[in-house]
Amino acid sequence: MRDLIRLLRLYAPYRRWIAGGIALGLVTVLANFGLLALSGWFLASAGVVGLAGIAAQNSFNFFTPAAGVRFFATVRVVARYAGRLVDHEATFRLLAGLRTDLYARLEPLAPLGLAADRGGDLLGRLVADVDRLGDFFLRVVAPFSIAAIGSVLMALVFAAFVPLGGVVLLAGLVAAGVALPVISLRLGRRPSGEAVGLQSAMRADLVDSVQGMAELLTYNAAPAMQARVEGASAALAARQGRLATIAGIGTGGNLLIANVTMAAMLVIGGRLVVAGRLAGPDLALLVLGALAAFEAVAPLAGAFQALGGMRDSARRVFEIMDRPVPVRDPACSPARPATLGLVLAGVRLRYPGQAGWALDGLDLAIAPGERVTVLGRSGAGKTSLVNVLLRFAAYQAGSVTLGGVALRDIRGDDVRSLFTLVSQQTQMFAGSVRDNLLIADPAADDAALWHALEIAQLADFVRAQPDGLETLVGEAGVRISGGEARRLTLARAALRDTPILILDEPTEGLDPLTEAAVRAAIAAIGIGRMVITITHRLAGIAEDDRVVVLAAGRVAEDGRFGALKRAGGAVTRLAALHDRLARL
Ligand SMILES: Nc1ncnc2c1ncn2[C@@H]1O[C@H](COP(=O)(O)OP(=O)(O)OP(=O)(O)O)[C@@H](O)[C@H]1O
Repeated sequence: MRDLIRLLRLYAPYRRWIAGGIALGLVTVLANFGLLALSGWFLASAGVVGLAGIAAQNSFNFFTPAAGVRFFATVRVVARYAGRLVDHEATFRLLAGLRTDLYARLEPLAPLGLAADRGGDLLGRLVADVDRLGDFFLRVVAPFSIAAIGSVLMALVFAAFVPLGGVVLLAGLVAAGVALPVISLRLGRRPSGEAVGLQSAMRADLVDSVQGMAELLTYNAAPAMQARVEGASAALAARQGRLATIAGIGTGGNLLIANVTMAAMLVIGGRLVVAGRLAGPDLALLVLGALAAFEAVAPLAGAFQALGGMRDSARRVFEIMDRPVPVRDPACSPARPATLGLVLAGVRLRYPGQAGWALDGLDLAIAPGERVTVLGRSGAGKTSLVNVLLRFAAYQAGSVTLGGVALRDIRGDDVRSLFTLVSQQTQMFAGSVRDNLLIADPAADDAALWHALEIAQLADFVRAQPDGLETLVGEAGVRISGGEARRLTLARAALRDTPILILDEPTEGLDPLTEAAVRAAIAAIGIGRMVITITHRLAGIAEDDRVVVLAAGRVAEDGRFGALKRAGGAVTRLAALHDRLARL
């Protein structure tokens, strides 16, 4: 319920549209009620007058009620049309606002705050759940408001004729509009909650299986995945079938209550007509008016049922919105320092929910323009160092300064504008070579793109393609080779003129020739920048290159490669292993 109240608050900026939509919906319902009640009265009166003889026929005013019927009929059509326009406008405005708001909350969570989420599930929250919440006004708020106000007004009209009639109508409307839907809601609560869960799991499985299709086919695991999706689909269909049965019973029950109320009105009004306390045509007004009144509560069964799914969707969307961001930004950044040396002193970083420190007292200073290779075994803290530098992770102790300014005092976006990161898993976007390059610099012209491709040693390859810069790389770069994709990410890096370049395993998994090309590209891109290269391997490290070895989250060795190789530590052991492997 708290989530739904919060959802209601999101509509505050659109309250005029909402009030307009509800008012028009109410006018539609009341016009329908007026149309049927007046038509009933008019037809019955005309019948009575017809039997009463020529004098009565001459004195009966046919024109006013006939004009009234036309009036109600016209108002009903116009109000329904205008109501739809206003309702949808309010819905689209909320949808646009909610989706951009959710995306804006998602962005600061990435990458660490979303590490445990499945891509398909996030997509479901961003698309299906937000869509469902967009219907909250159309399917819940408007029907409830219109039913509540309309029912009271119509019962008052009835009470003006026959007080008991007003009470019976209101009771019938409450039974059909509230009691019946509440019962069906209770019956539908479990299948509806299960359906939302199944739908989201199935979506996540489908996204996984499309993304990992090659892997599934290689391991012949596609049939198992297919069976899993089919199982979820069958379970979902079963829940939806149950919900449809409940909805059908609800609709039938609604019709039954409407007819019982009509019959009750006939009995109550009929007795008064017999007693001479009610005019005959008024009885037709009450009976047909009662039937029309139920139009106001007809959407409530659907509204109650939609409420269950909406509550689940609201919970899932707000869960993302409420997630604490891994790193809090200051309101604004100080001026960019003139020189950008990096100093880390006693940095300790522990990821949420983890017992151990990923960085445990890290001391490291890197001068502007310096080139450093960071070595370390798996889990030593190399990626954590990058996470701290790019302000993806908040460290708990120690200090990090960039050009003498505390990293914590600089907004994440401003910090990241000083860095270019080329990682092993750099994302290729489905699109052309040009699209993938323009991410780094949307204003770059063709000459700049070709220059970047030359630096990355990829220009010849792109030139040889029939479509040149428009060559499609496919989803995640599947239409080009791993080495080409790596050089394309380097070309992207070459376009981005930042003072610091971080390379995470830049040559991992490449053949020797491609590796040599990539190394040449890196050397060209790194000119004039601070370059931090993270690797497990010694290949390509020169004797006088600076090497930093991380172990258990702190610096274990720091010096020139040649000196460390002779020092008898981790680099010596790694170099010996490297030599042995090279000799094999
Ligand atoms: N997002 C995370 N959440 C929780 N713990 C994490 C997370 N990322 C890393 N860790 C933990 O922090 C420690 C350091 O990991 P880190 O990724 O920095 O190592 P690494 O040196 O980059 O390893 P590799 O060479 O395998 O990439 C490890 O114990 C790891 O399990």
